[in-house]
Amino acid sequence: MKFIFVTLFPEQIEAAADHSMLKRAMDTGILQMECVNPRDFSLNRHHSVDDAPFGGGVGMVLKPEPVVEAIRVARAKAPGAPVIAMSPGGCTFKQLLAEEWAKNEKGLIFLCGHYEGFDERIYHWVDLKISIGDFVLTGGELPALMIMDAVSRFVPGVLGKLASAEEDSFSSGLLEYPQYTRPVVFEGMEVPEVLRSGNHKLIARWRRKQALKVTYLLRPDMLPEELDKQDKKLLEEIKDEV
Ligand SMILES: c1cc(-c2cnc[nH]2)ccn1
Repeated sequence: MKFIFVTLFPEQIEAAADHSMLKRAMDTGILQMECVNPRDFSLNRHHSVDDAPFGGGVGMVLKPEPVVEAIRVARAKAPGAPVIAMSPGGCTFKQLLAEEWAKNEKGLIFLCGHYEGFDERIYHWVDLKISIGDFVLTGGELPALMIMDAVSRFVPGVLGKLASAEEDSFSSGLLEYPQYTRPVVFEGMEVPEVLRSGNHKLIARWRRKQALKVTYLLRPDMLPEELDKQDKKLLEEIKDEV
């Protein structure tokens, strides 16, 4: 899967992708990543890409010419890939989008802004605005990298054989059940007996109940509208226990 970043700070993007599973996936060719820098398409000898806002106000605005030219170059590198602008005013990114976008064989183009944002006319070349939350950052690179990370986990071969993004909490629609590993006792805290019982049916029931419990307590909005018979029973038990 190909990711193209339109960014004024390619070094930030390259450094972030130079670690762990993303690096291995890049080295094996499962993932490809490329940066296009609008500064390379600036129209003046100062290589400026921003200018003062019409109508006055603080800060600078990204000029349309160098950004749109960079988008055109990015589109040529990934024909048919959607152009996704990172913006606090965009649609909120969710796990379902990560799973969906991982199927996109044409790749993804991330538009990363800075300063006070983009000249509005740039959005004529943008397919979607995406936010990772209700806050403003110094730029769009970190959100784009987070989205690349979340999407990459669904690309076959990235996670390796022992893990599956489909098993993730948000993919199951609930928050994650608690995880434990050795030692059995740590600082007086013992791993739940059921997890050492070898009874896979009981373990699965315990994990589902824990996922329902943590979701019920922390993110009740994520609970399914319709619960099956087992989940209804588990939720009743949880309500009696809390
Ligand atoms: C996506 C982008 C941004 C952002 C882009 N530039 C400043 N903040 C914030 C949240 N989600």
